[in-house]
Amino acid sequence: MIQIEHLKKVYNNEKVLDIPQLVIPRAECFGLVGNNGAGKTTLFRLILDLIRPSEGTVFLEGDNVRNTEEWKNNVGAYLDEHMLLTYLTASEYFDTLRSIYGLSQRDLELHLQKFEELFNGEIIDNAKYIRDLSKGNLKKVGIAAAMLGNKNVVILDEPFENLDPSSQSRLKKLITKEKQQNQVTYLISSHDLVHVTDVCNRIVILEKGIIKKDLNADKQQMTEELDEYFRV
Ligand SMILES: Nc1ncnc2c1ncn2[C@@H]1O[C@H](COP(=O)(O)OP(=O)(O)OP(=O)(O)O)[C@@H](O)[C@H]1O
Repeated sequence: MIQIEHLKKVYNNEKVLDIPQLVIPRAECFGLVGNNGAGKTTLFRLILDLIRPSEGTVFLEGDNVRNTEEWKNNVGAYLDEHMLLTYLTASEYFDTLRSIYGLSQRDLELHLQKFEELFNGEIIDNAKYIRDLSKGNLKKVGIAAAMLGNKNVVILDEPFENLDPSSQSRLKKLITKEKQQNQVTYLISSHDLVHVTDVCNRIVILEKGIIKKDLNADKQQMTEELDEYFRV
């Protein structure tokens, strides 16, 4: 469970995030939507303790993320390419993570098998360094890396961005299957309202750092509420 209490982030006297309380239960697929600058990435960075809150606390399974380290073993994330070792090939990178996480070759093979369709033959055994991959393929490496190692929580910032339409569908299928098979909590931000309603059972709308709507209904109803909210 992720619990957020009185969380605020201020940059240059401007409040960019202000969330009095937010609870994300285990195994929820939590979608985060909002226009540019709404605070989605800031929220993810605060949850991951990559930046300091101006006020407030994030608890992961009861641990304050600022004061403990253990939770890091259970959380995978891909926010942007700065999280990758781009001077490695994808295969070298996955093998490096495998050894950091203490997984066997077989564990890694089984994990990468799940990504076979999504990778479309372009990632594994590709001699290119990660930094030279296309934007979409780079994203696929980041997503597969975030999901490696039996994580309880996986945080993905804009996972559908830069993916071709087939890859977007494959990724949705993969996330849907994973969440059914394992009790993983997914936090997914997206500008694509169709994709986010396809995979998430709850969707929060952020605007200027404030939660405007917290939708937890069937897909049809969430789609209608999102359409109405974002209609110009
Ligand atoms: N290091 C920083 N210094 C100053 N302002 C920042 C910094 N990081 C983020 N901000 C500001 O915080 C606000 C929220 O940014 P954030 O990146 O979280 O939004 P977002 O919802 O992820 O946007 P997008 O959809 O465009 O990716 C923006 O106004 C942004 O300019």
